[in-house]
Amino acid sequence: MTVIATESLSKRFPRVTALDRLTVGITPGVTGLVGANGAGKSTLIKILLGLSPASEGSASVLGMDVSTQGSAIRERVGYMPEHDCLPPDVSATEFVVHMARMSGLPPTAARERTADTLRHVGLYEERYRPMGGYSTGMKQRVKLAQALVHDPHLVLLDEPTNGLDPVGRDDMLALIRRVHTDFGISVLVTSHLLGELERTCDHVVVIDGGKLLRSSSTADFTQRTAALAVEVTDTDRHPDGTAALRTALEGAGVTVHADESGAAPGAGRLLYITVTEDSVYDAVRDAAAELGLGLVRMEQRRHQIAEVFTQQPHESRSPEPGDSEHQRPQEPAQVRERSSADVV
Ligand SMILES: Nc1ncnc2c1ncn2[C@@H]1O[C@H](COP(=O)(O)OP(=O)(O)OP(=O)(O)O)[C@@H](O)[C@H]1O
Repeated sequence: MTVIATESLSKRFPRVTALDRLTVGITPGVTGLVGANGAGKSTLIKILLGLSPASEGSASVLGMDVSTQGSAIRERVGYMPEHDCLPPDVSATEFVVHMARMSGLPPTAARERTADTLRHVGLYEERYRPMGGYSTGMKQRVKLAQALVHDPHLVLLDEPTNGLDPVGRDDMLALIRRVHTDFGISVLVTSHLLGELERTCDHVVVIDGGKLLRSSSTADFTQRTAALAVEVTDTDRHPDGTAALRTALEGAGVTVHADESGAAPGAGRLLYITVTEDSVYDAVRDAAAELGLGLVRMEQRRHQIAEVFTQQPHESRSPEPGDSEHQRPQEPAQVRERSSADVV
């Protein structure tokens, strides 16, 4: 069963191809849609809501055709836009009640659902204050509340963590996860931060320059590798414990690589050991014990979603005359740079 399906979907603006023959199927659960700024995420969401026509191809949401059933889709789908869209002089309660009424709820149900939804997003105490005085995190919560108030089957969240500090981001991601676990609502959430989606989503779709780069379950993205990461302490006898362990293991016939990328915190102290058989774990433990080194870390390494950008060749769209800086799709490397601190 798919909640969203697109078939060779394209959207061309006069100077930019925002979506380029995108074919993807999204199943129930929490799905992340990741891509650099300009990759085509917001354009896809607008087409899925029936707000913007595709140039070519087709798409359906909850089994309904986006080109002919836009209003029926919007009855069953919640949408949290990326941009700031909250009137500063009204309270969260007034705004969310209004949005609930616009979605067709009768007055009493709209007020009750508003109170429940604002409580769910953690805004109950402040619900009568004008939103102009809200923090960015509070505003994002109101935007989430209005997307949920009419009890949709699916919500489309466009960059919900934008502008939030790390704690605010974690809170918002936990809230998004609960939208699915507590209410069974499917979620499509966009982000340019790969690490966020790795933690929150069951499935991740990566697009770049309007094209599909990869669509996989998060578990497939982050599957275990054959490498074991090991970190040891230094001692008076072995001032460079890492080097001593490496020499001992290589002497025992174990293949060892140091992490010279500098990408991970403390990377210089990590040894990556190829696990060919279970006895390698014993060899590491015994070598550290014989040298008198403390074993700080011994963990099976997992792939990180960011690696998708380093593994796959990138087909870049050539900039066209007249492209502004905003219109030009950015290289996936920029996703990697932004996300590396977040992912590791
Ligand atoms: N109405 C429009 N007219 C012309 N070009 C547009 C229009 N809307 C989007 N674009 C262009 O289409 C491309 C995709 O934009 P889109 O907003 O979908 O990207 P995005 O992945 O959501 O990035 P961001 O997070 O920065 O919004 C960009 O090059 C953008 O400049």
